[in-house]
Amino acid sequence: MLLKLTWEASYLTEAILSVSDLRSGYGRTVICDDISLQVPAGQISCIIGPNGAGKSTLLKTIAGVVPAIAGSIRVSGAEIAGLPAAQVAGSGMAYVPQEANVFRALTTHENLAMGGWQDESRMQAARDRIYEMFPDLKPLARVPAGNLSGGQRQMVAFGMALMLEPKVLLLDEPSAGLSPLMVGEMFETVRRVNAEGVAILMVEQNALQGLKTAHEGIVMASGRIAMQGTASELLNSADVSELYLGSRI
Ligand SMILES: Nc1ncnc2c1ncn2[C@@H]1O[C@H](COP(=O)(O)OP(=O)(O)OP(=O)(O)O)[C@@H](O)[C@H]1O
Repeated sequence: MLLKLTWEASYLTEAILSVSDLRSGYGRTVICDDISLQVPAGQISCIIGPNGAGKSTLLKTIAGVVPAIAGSIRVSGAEIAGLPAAQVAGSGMAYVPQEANVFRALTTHENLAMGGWQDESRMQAARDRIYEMFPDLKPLARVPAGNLSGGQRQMVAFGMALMLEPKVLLLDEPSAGLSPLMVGEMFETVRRVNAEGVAILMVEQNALQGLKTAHEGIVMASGRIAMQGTASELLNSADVSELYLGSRI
């Protein structure tokens, strides 16, 4: 009985994404180094840190867009470091970049179709599921993405990434460029996607809202992890509060 409980507990906290000793950069310039982090299944982790800390570079490296120089990236235990981005997409991980994350000339409906490469009937079933998850998208099905608001476009980008039913989603600054009202809705969308069982690793400039939405937090500075812990530990940290949350405790 004890064995079973222990097994169940370790299953519940299993890391869906596990990064160890990762180094990456551009050409000969190393930007991220010595990065080790884990995203447990079904949880939200939020990376915060100052401009230029290497947050987006780290996410791009995990997504396979920037090549890893050294280290390991595992999704559900399978090594993906060194695989091209297209193969990484088949590993159960999806990536929503900060910019150019939808085809502006295509409608919502067509964009969602671009997110999945299954056969027609599976693609339609996946698209119906996205409309169920984001009912606000349904009336926008025939509208070109270029004519949508920033928040609506972000929802289409999430939908595209979810078409292949990933276990983990990488989000680069999902609140960037949104109005304060839309920012709240976007974080609500992140929670909703997570409630469907999708683990999330997101980079956020909006450190307060990002950490409030997340279970775990990671602080990056100068290409390295400066601090990591539960989101509430970071929210209650005097250093984090002073440097990133815009207030002193
Ligand atoms: N394509 C690139 N080629 C060369 N250097 C780059 C490239 N993209 C980013 N960098 C450099 O890498 C460093 C980290 O940038 P990165 O965008 O990863 O930081 P960030 O923490 O996401 O910053 P921000 O919060 O401002 O978006 C910066 O010095 C940046 O100039």
